[in-house]
Amino acid sequence: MDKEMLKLYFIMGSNNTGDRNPEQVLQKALQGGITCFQFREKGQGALPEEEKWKLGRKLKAQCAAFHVPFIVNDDVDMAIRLEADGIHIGQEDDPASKVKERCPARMVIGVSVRTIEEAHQAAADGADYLGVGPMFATDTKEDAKAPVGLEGIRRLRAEGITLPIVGIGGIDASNAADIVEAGADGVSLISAISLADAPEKAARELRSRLNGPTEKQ
Ligand SMILES: Cc1ncsc1CCOP(=O)(O)O
Ligand SMILES: C=C1C=NC(C(F)(F)F)=NC1=N
Ligand SMILES: [Mg+2]
Repeated sequence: MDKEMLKLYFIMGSNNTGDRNPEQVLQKALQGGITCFQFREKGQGALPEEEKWKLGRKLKAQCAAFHVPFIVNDDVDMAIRLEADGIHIGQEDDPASKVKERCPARMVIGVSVRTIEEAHQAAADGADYLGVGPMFATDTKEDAKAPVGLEGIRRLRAEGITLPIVGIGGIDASNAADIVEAGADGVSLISAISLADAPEKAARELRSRLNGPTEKQ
């Protein structure tokens, strides 16, 4: 897996956009330079199955037009049947080893982790990348646990975790660079783009913060 794809990893479901059309928000985010997208239709106000599939197909086609990987959250069947580029699973889902057996080899498998033990287990199970968080306070995920902060990433690297990592939770332009500085390969976020007045501009700003002062803009 090319860890460059994790640089600016946008996550969204239809219930993360306020009253805006999720397809329009994704289009702007793609134009603004997101490097990966995860369809996460979950929680309060999530679409019923039929609408979820319809929206998933549309969002996948939008990502394909930009050659941006399309990842599905939780739903392994949907990921396989939509021919997604990957699946993202959490601690309450089947282990990555079991999911890997069901998925075509070309699909990446991401795992949410919060502790060192979870990170080592996910690596042993064959995860391709880790979503570490929540980094900071967030009200986007209803059952988010206490934030682990930048220290959460530093500790994983100190423990010898070498898998690609994205930080997630409460990330925006003000703290995105700190996440990479702490040892992550990129940032993953929902509301900093999905609720932005101008999602394209928000994505572009985040990209410029993540390119670091040394790289040319
Ligand atoms: C899905 C998820 N997992 C940990 S925090 C979170 C929500 C991130 O949303 P936001 O970027 O709006 O804080
Ligand atoms: C709960 C989650 C934690 N991390 C990630 C990702 F950023 F993709 F790694 N996605 C999720 N849905
Ligand atoms: Mg899950």
